[in-house]
Parts: sequence; structure tokens; C-alpha cells
Amino acid sequence: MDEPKVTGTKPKMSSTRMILLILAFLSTLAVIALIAVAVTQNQPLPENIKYGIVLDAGSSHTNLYVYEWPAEKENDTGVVKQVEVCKVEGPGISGYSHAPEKAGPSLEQCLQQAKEVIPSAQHKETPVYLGATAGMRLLRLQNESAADKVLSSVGNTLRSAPFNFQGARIITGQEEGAYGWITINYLLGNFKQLINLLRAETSGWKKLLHSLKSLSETSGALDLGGASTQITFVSKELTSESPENQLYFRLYGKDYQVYTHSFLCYGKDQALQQKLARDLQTVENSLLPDPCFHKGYERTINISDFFKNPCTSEKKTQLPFSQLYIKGEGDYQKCRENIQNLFDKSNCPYSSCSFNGIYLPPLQGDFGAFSAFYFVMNFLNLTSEPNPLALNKVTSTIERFCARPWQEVKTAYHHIKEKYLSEYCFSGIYILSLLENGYEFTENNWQMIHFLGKIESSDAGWTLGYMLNLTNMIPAEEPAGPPLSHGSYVGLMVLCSLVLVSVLLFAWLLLHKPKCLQKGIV
Ligand SMILES: Nc1ccn([C@@H]2O[C@H](COP(=O)(O)OP(=O)(O)OP(=O)(O)O)[C@@H](O)[C@H]2O)c(=O)n1
Ligand SMILES: [Ca+2]
Repeated sequence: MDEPKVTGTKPKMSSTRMILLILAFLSTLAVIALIAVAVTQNQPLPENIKYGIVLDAGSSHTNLYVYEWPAEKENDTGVVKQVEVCKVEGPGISGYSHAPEKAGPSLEQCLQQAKEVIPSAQHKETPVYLGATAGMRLLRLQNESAADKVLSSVGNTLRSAPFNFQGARIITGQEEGAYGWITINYLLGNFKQLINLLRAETSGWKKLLHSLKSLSETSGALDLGGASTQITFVSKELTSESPENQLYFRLYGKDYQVYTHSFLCYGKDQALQQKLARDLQTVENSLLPDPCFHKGYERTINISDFFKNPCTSEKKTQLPFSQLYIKGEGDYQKCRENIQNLFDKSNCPYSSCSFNGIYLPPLQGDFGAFSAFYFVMNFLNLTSEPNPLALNKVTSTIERFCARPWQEVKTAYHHIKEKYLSEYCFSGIYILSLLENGYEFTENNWQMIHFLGKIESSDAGWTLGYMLNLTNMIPAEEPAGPPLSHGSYVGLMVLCSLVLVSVLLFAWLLLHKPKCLQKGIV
């Protein structure tokens, strides 16, 4: 008798369950669809690459750099990277003062290389800049019309290249210092704000922690060229005693007060010229024993052009000979004393100075030292990172290197250009003297100096900072953008959906208390 009752209620129960099952299935489908839409809708667009070219017309040579960056991320920090560097054959453009029309054509080969690196469809829109530094500053002082002719020759060549020519000019020492500082801090990620870190998909925890540490810190920049040297760093001194050394930047929503100075004639080649000009004041005959070159090394110098250079002209003297014969002595101590005289510490009109009466606030933080600072210290194996060597270790290494006879050095390093090799002893001692006597680094803060050539794939130098500035790629304010990266966004969507499904399931279980569960509970 009971049987029809049971069979009568069974179909009713199954249909409710069926409906609920369908609903659960549909809501799961809806959630999956939601995720799929989110994933596809927020897919990053295919990357559109942009390019820029900067020529660094230095005193000793010219380098052409090609940079690239994704067009969509133009205003993010650290997205521009160097993809090519081409060393122009021959001297720096200031070396063409006697044949200015040849300065432009000397760049052709590197421009050809740039044409091959950059897709031809993008040649027309790719900006090209040339910035000349201390060699051209000196030529302008010595012979302004020759400097103009050289600049016009390089301008003509760049104009006739298929790129978007943006100008060829002599940059100031202040710009050189400032752009070098911008370059290294951009490449080290020191301008990154927290929002950029959250957006950066590739940032590992290590990178994140490093960036957090440096959120409020920047690195100073030390650049040593052939004809000038720059020192640039953030100074906490709120009132600058010397306004011409003070720069103010607002970058990515943060204010920076930066000290900078460029010493013309204190690049390593011109410092050597200055030293020789001093030696010539006391020389008795045409033979000059020189403690800054290796024993056994000899070099002949033409006196006729020697004092035409603005770095030596003040020391002009009448000499009874037209050639000077230098003979190396390889004596660290004597050379050090000799070089030290280049830094005049006798008068300082400010609370503190570097040398020659130039204001220098107290040194602060880490410094990245590049160009010849790096070339020389790298040759001498003194660039140890992440643990920089102590000052006494650096000094003793240079001392030992200078004491080696020239023949031995030449044999050991036969693959290195003689012009470079013969001067590493002088340069090593000059670097020590400039940093210790000039800027007053001591053994206590010496290890704050990091000798670096490249940061990831990009060379440390002023060129990248120059291009970032001229293409308006470093905004004053933090650019607005999605607060989360694509990956984090998708992750968050999945998490929310899972929570939603669990809640729905839980609600259904609570409302319907399936018999199997009830039994289990009892
Ligand atoms: N492997 C190298 C490369 C360069 N040099 C020397 O380092 C000096 C500086 O080179 P660089 O920084 O390229 O100077 P420039 O940019 O040419 O000079 P400036 O910035 O003063 O215009 C030059 O004397 C060059 O001969 C070197 O000793 N070893
Ligand atoms: Ca330089």
C-alpha cells in the first residue's frame, strides 16, 4: 500500500535537484566565461617598438647608440634599453678642426649600421641627436669658426640620413653631469615608485626588495672623459652656496635637488697635458724623466702645438727645443705628488670645496663611476662587485702595476692598444688623486664608489638621459595607469570567481541539506 506514495514523490525530488544542478552548472559556466572575457579583454596589445639614436661626440672618439622601447610603455621607468653601439673610426669630431668637411663623413659607417638595426619602415620616425662634449668645448674656445664648421659638417651628414634629425650641438658640462645622473638612476630603477613595482610583471622578490630599499635613494654619478670630468649627486644641503652647481628635477612625482660640476681640462687626456705643461716649466733640456710612465717607455711630444690648447695655454713658456722626449720611471709616489699639484686646494670661498675654489657639498650615498673611471679600473681588475675593494688594496695594486717594466707590460697585454696601455699607470694614479685629493673620498667612503661600464645591456653615460629628456619620456608626475599588472588582474579574477562558486555551493548545501550529508552529520 505504501509503495505508490514512495514512487509518487521520487520524480518531484529529482526535478528540483535537476534544476539546481543545471543552475550550478550554468553559474559555473558563467564564471568561466567571465574569466575568459577578462583574460582576452585585458591581453596586452602586441608590442610596437620605437627607436632613438644618440651620437656621443666625445673628445677622444664618437659612439653611436641605438635605443629601443615598447611604444605603449613610453612613460614607464626602465623600459628603454640600448640595442646597439657603434664606435666611429678615427678621432673625436674636434680632431677634424684642420679638415672640418671630413667630420660628417666619418659618421657614415655607424649610420649605415643603425639603418640595418632599425626596421626601414621606422627610419623616418626615429629621432637622431648628436651631443658634443669637452673636446668641442675646447675647440670652440680655441677656434670658434672651426668648431662651427665641424658641427655644420656633422649636421649635414645626419640630415641626409633617412632618420628624423633633431640637432647637433655642444652640450654644457652641467647637462653632461645631469644626464649621466639621470641615465644611471633610470637604469638602476631608482626612480621607480611603488605603483610601478606592482605593475612590473617580471619583478622578482629580490628586485622588489632592492627597489624598495632604493625608493628614496639615488646614486651619484662620476664620469671621467678624455677632456672633462663630472661629479653629480643628490645633496641634502637645502641651501646651495653656489647656484650654478644646483639643479632641480621633478621626476615621476618626486623632487630632486642635485649638485653637479664639470671640470674642463680634468679628463684623463687633458690632465696629462696639464701635468706635462707643468713639468715643462722646470725641465732643463729636451729629456723629461716621467714617474707616471713605466720604466723603459719612451714618447716624443711636439712642442709647437702643445700650448695652443686652452688647458695648457696659461703655462706657455719659450723653450729652446721643439720636441720633448719623455722617459718613463715607473714611480708611484713621485707621480702621485706630481699629479696632486693639479688640484689647487689653497682657496675656498664656500664652506667646503673640491679644488680650484669650486663648491662641493658633503659627499652622500653611493656613486656609480663610469667611462674612463671604469675602463681604467676594469683593466687593473679593481672593479670587484658586489663587494668593492678597500682603498689600500686599490693603491697597492696600482703601485705594483706602475713598477712593472714597459717591455713586460707590453708582452703581457699585447692585445691592448699601445695608446691605452701606456697610460693606465698614469690614469690609475690620476683617478686615485682626483677622488682622494680632489673630492676627498677616504678609506671610509671609498667603497661607496661602484665602477660600472654597463647596467644590464645599456652603457652608463649621458646619452640615454639626454634622449629620455628630449623625447619627454620622463614625466614630472607619476603616469596614471592600471594599478595592477595583467597577471595580477587575472589572478584576482580567478580568486574572486572561486570564492563565488564556493559561496553558491555552500548556500545550496545549507538550503537543501542533502540526505547523504545529514546522515553523515548524525
Ligand atoms: N678601453 C679604453 C677606452 C678608452 N680609454 C681612454 O679613456 C679616456 C676617456 O674616454 P671616453 O670616456 O670615451 O672620453 P670622451 O667621451 O671621448 O671624452 P669627453 O667626455 O671628455 O668628451 C680616453 O682617454 C680614452 O683614450 C681607455 O683608456 N681604455
Ligand atoms: Ca664622454
